[in-house]
Amino acid sequence: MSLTVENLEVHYQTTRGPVHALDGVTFSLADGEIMGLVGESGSGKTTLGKSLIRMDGRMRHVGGTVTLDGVELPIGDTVAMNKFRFSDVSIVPQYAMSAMNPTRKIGRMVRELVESRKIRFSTVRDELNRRLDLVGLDRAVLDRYPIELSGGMKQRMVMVISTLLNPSLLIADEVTSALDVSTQRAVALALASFRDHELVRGMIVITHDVSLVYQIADSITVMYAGRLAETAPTDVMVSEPRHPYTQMLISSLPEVGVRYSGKRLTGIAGSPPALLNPPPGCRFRDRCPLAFDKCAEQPPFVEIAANHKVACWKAM
Ligand SMILES: Nc1ncnc2c1ncn2[C@@H]1O[C@H](COP(=O)(O)OP(=O)(O)OP(=O)(O)O)[C@@H](O)[C@H]1O
Repeated sequence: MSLTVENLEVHYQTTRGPVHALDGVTFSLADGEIMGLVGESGSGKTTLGKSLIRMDGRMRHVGGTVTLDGVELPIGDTVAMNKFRFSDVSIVPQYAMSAMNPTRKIGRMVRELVESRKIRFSTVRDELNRRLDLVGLDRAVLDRYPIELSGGMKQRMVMVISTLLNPSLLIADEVTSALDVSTQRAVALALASFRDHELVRGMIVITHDVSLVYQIADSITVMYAGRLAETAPTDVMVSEPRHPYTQMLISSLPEVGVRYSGKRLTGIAGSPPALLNPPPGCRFRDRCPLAFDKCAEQPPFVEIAANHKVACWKAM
């Protein structure tokens, strides 16, 4: 698998004008890589995930390309993308737990989905069973209605369904956020096991939760206000973050084993700029403790070490 996203620009059409949700996003994913995509609410993570599989009616592909396994995806054309969905690129959507049809038994729903792709259910039956075993679900779930499953069971079921046709790329959007901590861990490990068993060849895990991606991701990419702020291998990002926003994000994480009775966790003061008319220059500069004159110009996203890129004048 190889994924290359170059200069991707996606807007939302609104009555007040276009919202610049993705503004020149460039990254690549290597074969077998799990990339964690983090950033605060509204930074564009879900928009990026949706752009790679199914744009909603208000989204417009304004510029840039997405190339998966050497083929440029027709991301702006929902009908043409049909051919690629589930079989080449698949998603476990945000709120996946409520995405299942409540009036269908789960087995029937899977059968209908597979047959809608012109594939005979009998040909995937054994693989379905194997994957249920892999995520720790009893095969009897196929005979149950979604309402009869717990949140974590539903989430794992959606993961099995989304990957049944062996997509090269899987996008997992906030798959653990509605779950309790121990279920979160089980779901995160199930995700990683799909990659380890080569059922998918690359994964983008979208989350607010940096500690989750720290557990399972090979690399972390940080978004800020529609742009990429930094990308690096996970251990580098955690030990040597270079963008001031990433530094603040990492330092606000609780350390495992440390008691916080005497120490207060801090957030990052202020909020990102509106994306309706984003200001020129670095979008973090109003909140940045290191901001200086040069930040009125947009910093390029440049490689400062192997596989480590950052968009900050102070980091170059
Ligand atoms: N349907 C829409 N119409 C107009 N603007 C939208 C729409 N959906 C999202 N946006 C805007 O696009 C930007 C990116 O939103 P997006 O949902 O991708 O962010 P996110 O990082 O995934 O946030 P969250 O973590 O809260 O899901 C935000 O400024 C948001 O307000």
